[in-house]
Amino acid sequence: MSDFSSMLSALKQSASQVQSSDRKPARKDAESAVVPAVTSQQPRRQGRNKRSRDGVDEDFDTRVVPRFPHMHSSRRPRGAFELNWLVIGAQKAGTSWLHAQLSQCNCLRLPKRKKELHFFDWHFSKGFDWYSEQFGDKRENSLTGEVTPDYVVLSPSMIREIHNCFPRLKLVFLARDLTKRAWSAMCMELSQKVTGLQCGEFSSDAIVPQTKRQRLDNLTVAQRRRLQEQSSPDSMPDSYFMDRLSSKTHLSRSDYATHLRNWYEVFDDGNILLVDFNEISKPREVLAKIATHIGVNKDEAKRFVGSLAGDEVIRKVNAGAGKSALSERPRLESQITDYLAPFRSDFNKLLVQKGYDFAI
Ligand SMILES: Nc1ncnc2c1ncn2[C@@H]1O[C@H](COP(=O)(O)OS(=O)(=O)O)[C@@H](OP(=O)(O)O)[C@H]1O
Repeated sequence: MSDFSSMLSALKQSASQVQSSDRKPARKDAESAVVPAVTSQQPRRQGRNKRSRDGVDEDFDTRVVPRFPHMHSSRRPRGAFELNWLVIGAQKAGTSWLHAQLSQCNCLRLPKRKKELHFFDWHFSKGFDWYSEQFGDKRENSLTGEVTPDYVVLSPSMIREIHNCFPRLKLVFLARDLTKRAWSAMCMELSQKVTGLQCGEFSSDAIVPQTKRQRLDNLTVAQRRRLQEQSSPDSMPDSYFMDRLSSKTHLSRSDYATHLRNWYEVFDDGNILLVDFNEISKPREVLAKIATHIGVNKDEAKRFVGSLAGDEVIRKVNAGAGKSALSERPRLESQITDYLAPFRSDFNKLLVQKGYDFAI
């Protein structure tokens, strides 16, 4: 076998392992305890619990349960470290765009090196000193925060822990149409799977084995092109996507309301801002709203949005490369939409209850 064929067969094997592990029976954990009842036609929760090197889980799913519960109280921030705001989701809802814009606000202090720190799900054992070091220098009165869209699915106990440490924390959640969000997420997952990375590995250098990175770096142009063809959503049948949609990874991230209720349990309503993804089309207005919510004073917020370059602020960030439009597959689109309907109606109920005038 050529290097390329052996690599492809290893990748296919790893993809099938990911899929089959999704079908394990539901686990009774903190997360599943808060799931609303659903009918047999509706999404069901499933669990899996795969661990890799250094105790870091290899997929998103198990990260919703804190791995070091006994360390929580001893890991509270010491000294002056204060976290002021977090963007907690949703995954594939314009969070990279929001990060890019907020990074240009002089009053805000964001991570020095990358967008998502994943402290409260992956790196909590490293402690608050580590977390604090990830941010840039503190300017006077700057407000510290970061954008990790997976935080919304944190377990209730971790959310309580965050509240204990930072009771005045301001939270932002971008809510995107569930069907478009899921399609975007499944296409991203497909391309990662075919390139040999497990879900989530792409975003953390720390947990991607060096050998795997080197192997990807060393691919020839032709090999790279063939891998890209393999990861095209067009090469996958509708059943592939419906199967993936029923995995815990995608169900969990589609169930906005259940997870947000966990945050509302401990944080005041006024600390949580839910934002309609469609508002990104009026970028300056939505950015001024978000900036003032997280504590930037009105004049500064005005200065900040006024300083953003016209072309840059409307440019899509992290757009799904090579992803075909779901509207070209109307049957699949309506299947996904029907499947996610209970989550949509539950979230729309939450929006009404919290006084919002938009729906998804
Ligand atoms: N300005 C603007 N207007 C409209 N849409 C935008 C914009 N910026 C980003 N996007 C879309 O947001 C999707 C990526 O979301 P995230 O950055 O949150 O993804 S991630 O969770 O960080 O991977 C991704 O969606 P898809 O293209 O459907 O995949 C981006 O295209």
